[in-house]
Amino acid sequence: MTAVRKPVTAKPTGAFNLVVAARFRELLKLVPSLRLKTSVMIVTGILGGLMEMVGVTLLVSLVFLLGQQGSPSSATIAGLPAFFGGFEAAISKSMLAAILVCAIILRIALGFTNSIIASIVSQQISGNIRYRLYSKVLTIPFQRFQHYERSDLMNVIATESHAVASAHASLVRLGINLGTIFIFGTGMLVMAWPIAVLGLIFGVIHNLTLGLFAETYRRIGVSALAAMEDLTQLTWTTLQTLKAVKSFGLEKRHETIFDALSTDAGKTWSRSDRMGAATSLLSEALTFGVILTIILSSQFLPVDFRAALSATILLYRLQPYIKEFDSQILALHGMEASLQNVLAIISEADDARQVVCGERLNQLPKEIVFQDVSFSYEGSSVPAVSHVSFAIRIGETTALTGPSGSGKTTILNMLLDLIQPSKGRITIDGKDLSAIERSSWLRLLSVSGQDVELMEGTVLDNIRFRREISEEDVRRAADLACATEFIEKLPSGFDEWLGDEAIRLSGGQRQRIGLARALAGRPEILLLDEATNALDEATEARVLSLLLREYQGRTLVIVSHRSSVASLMKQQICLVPAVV
Ligand SMILES: Nc1ncnc2c1ncn2[C@@H]1O[C@H](COP(=O)(O)OP(=O)(O)OP(=O)(O)O)[C@@H](O)[C@H]1O
Repeated sequence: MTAVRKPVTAKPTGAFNLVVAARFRELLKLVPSLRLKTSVMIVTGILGGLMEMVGVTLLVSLVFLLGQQGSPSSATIAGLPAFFGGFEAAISKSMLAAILVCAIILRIALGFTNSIIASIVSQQISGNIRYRLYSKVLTIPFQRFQHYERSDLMNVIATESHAVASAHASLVRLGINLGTIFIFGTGMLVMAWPIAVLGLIFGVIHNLTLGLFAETYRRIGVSALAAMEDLTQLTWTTLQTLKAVKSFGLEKRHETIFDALSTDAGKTWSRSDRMGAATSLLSEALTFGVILTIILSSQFLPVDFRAALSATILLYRLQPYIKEFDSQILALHGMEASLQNVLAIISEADDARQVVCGERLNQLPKEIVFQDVSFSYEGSSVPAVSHVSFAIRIGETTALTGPSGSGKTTILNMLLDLIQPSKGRITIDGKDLSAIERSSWLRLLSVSGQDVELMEGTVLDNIRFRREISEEDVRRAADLACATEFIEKLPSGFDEWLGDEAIRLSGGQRQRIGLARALAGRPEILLLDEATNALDEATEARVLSLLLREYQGRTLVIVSHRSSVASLMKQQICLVPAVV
């Protein structure tokens, strides 16, 4: 299997802040139904910021007021910061305290509402994206699926799908931060414009300085993802090939490779942590610098002391928002590789055969005809099947023979509609297979091959394979496949747990379970691709004789290299390898 998924390269993706706009558009396309919730989150977040500003300003005034010796408790407030200047004559101490408490409570309530909606939205997005990725794997053309590494797909579905939710959360936080920065900035401007100007300069320097880290963040994101993929892939292949690893005595080598990859991954993550700490330090240092500047220059600033104090506290409280604004942009840069992977899979085109309805097959056809059919796999210069013409008569037995690589499995895959001819036509009673409703065609067929894809579950689960098949039909199919004789010897019989690879079963036993699975649905057309080649001669002969009896008057297509098997079939079609 070749990985066609392009590794995300470290090419620049645009200016530091512009990445956000691009991501925002892509994300809204992915989660269009969440616009209302997204807007509510941004609005509640900004209102929370507004309440914080109100709280800070009123607190400063209250502290000043309480500090006024001998003033009556109901004294009106003279000299609230200019921002609240309009209320000067009307607000009493107790009213001020009440408004302050309300602002604090409202801020807490808004914060709580915001986190609840954020958590619901995050779950919805992750769930939605996971589902879409999983569905996409099921609906992309089989050939496209074969081009992906299965370990990569597992990684994207299980882990990287969260990147979309994280990116959405980052974008919402960016909206909230921007709104809050604007509100705080306006408040500071009204109260003490020189401090607001200093704050603005600080914000711009902060943004530009952190912008220098953006590319590094993106590269770290790419490396972290690559490291994770390498680790998953090695683990996956080790599990898949453990027998070979052990029989070649390669355990130590695999351990060493894993250790090296794991160390690399660890280094990437520590680099990311160090970058996070460095950017945070830089941000703190810049804030400290600007506050120090205000303190040192306060006596020269044309601002009322109380207003200056409120504005400075606001600036101090503003710093986390500015810091978060910039770090969310950096986080988006770090997430870009994961996002691109998710987007690449989601944007794969669906298999045309699954979206096109076609004409329903209401009765058993009489003939399947291959007319001058050729097929080339993507990226292959030699056709797998070249100008092949033959007919399979329904109700008869047919053997497909030919040397290895002559295209027998490819032909069965075309019959199963997993792939479609590159040239020529396959017709069913004269109608193009591509114009027939896929499900009504597949209902007639069943296939069993030499490698049986067993799933984690019991023998019964594996024969049923998530279909509505009665236990009676399962047992009948097992009898036909000569599988009952060994299944009943298993400690729990049909309820025996096989595990994902059924390693306790022999190759021949696995093939018989695969055969029983194909037979359980009582298909009209049974396709066997070297499905009995792991059985001993006597068992194979018994299986074939039972199948021939069962399929008398029905359609059996057998791919086999054994002439003894092929000769049992009424018709024989011999393929020759394609020449270029
Ligand atoms: N997924 C694929 N991508 C690219 N080439 C493929 C793919 N599957 C098969 N091929 C190529 O297509 C040709 C036909 O393969 P196919 O499996 O159909 O042959 P076969 O007659 O069934 O072989 P065998 O008897 O060894 O099972 C071979 O050259 C093979 O390398």
